[in-house]
Amino acid sequence: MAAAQFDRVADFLNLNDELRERCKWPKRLISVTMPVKLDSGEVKVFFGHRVQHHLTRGPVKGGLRYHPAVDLGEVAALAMWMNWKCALMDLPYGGGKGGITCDPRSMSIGELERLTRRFTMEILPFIGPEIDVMAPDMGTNEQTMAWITDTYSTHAGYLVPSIVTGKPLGLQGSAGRAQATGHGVAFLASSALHKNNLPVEGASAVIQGFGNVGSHTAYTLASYGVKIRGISDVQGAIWHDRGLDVHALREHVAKTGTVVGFANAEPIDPDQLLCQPCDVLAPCALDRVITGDNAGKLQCKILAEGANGPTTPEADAVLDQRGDIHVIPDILCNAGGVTVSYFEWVQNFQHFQWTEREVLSKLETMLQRSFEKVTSFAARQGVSQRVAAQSIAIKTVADAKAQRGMFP
Ligand SMILES: NC(=O)C1=CN([C@@H]2O[C@H](COP(=O)(O)OP(=O)(O)OC[C@H]3O[C@@H](n4cnc5c(N)ncnc54)[C@H](OP(=O)(O)O)[C@@H]3O)[C@@H](O)[C@H]2O)C=CC1
Ligand SMILES: O=C(O)CCC(=O)C(=O)O
Repeated sequence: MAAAQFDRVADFLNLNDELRERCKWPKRLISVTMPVKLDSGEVKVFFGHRVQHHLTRGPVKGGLRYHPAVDLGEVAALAMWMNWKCALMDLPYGGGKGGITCDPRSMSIGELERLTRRFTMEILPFIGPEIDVMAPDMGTNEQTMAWITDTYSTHAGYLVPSIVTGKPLGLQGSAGRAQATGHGVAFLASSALHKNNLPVEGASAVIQGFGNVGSHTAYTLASYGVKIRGISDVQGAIWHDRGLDVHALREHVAKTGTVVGFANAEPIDPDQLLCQPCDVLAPCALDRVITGDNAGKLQCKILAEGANGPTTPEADAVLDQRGDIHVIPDILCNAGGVTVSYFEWVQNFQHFQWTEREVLSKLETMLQRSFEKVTSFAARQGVSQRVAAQSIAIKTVADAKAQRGMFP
């Protein structure tokens, strides 16, 4: 998907062959195997990857994912999207992504800690605050980042907080990072509602996923007066026509580990959930969930892509043809996370802590600026929001590569 999207935009931008090749291929692909002792005493070998798409505009930045379906191809695609996301937001970074093929839900905390520390040791020569800075993604969290910080710092001999972002506050994490991605998804959904002359208060939303991104999208939208009608997780989906009480749902999930069984809601088929009438549909879990099969059935006005790669190229063709849904493409919609990661990295170098208010207000200014850039490019050039966002990003990277020149 990422390569097909790149080719389409490279054609649109008329990129010459040399820049095409330089922009398309990742700079480094690092794959490691890690023997880890399980609680049972058995030693299991895990596979992990870190793909550094490029370092042209600064250090590699991007999350680390733990999921059973992780493979090198997926990580490489996510790294390419990360590099466009950083360029679109004008962050001084290249792009990268990491992943370990594992099922974090079935592993103990001790097993996850040993796996994370071993992965950090294996890739130690390739990371650093000015080289490659990881952050949480699907299946990882601030605890994972704390273990990476500790492993790296133990090796350095002093605390190096700028080695990762998305750390706990006590280890110089940033206020606002935990909610940043979902906050940004909700903020941009409200910008898109405004842009399309639709009211925010009283609007309705459906969200796929209730992890970091989905839950904070729900809380922030609810704080704007949006009714969250439907939410799903890996175990199922729930619905309430007049809107779910998302704060009561948070407590239910804390107790049971799933949205399923929430008292004030009806169960609904998770696939059907995506096609229910709503103003905002926010896929905030998996990739490739809006497909050629269901894109024609969507009944939303705004598609806010909280997840990376939720919409397939076949679905894009259907949505372009329909023209009645404002798509906020992933590299813009979920860029709140990496933007506050950038703020965290800057604070770590300054040895200074900003307040949550400062962080979220700077975040909203930067997101709104990129939103306006993308919507006006799309209107001016008569292209989709996705092509507009990717064109701005790929041109930024291509220009930087051209400016740096060619090493003889
Ligand atoms: N964390 C971040 O800052 C950023 C994340 N993203 C992207 O957002 C997406 C979600 O990441 P994040 O929230 O961090 O991940 P989490 O691991 O915190 O949450 C993932 C959520 O997806 C749910 N899920 C998994 N499979 C399904 C399914 N088949 N149907 C419905 N829900 C499902 C999980 O359910 P359950 O709880 O039951 O396991 C969980 O609620 C990913 O694409 C990620 O790359 C993008 C930018 C930044
Ligand atoms: O915060 C970061 O550095 C990266 C977040 C991420 O992985 C993403 O935006 O997909």
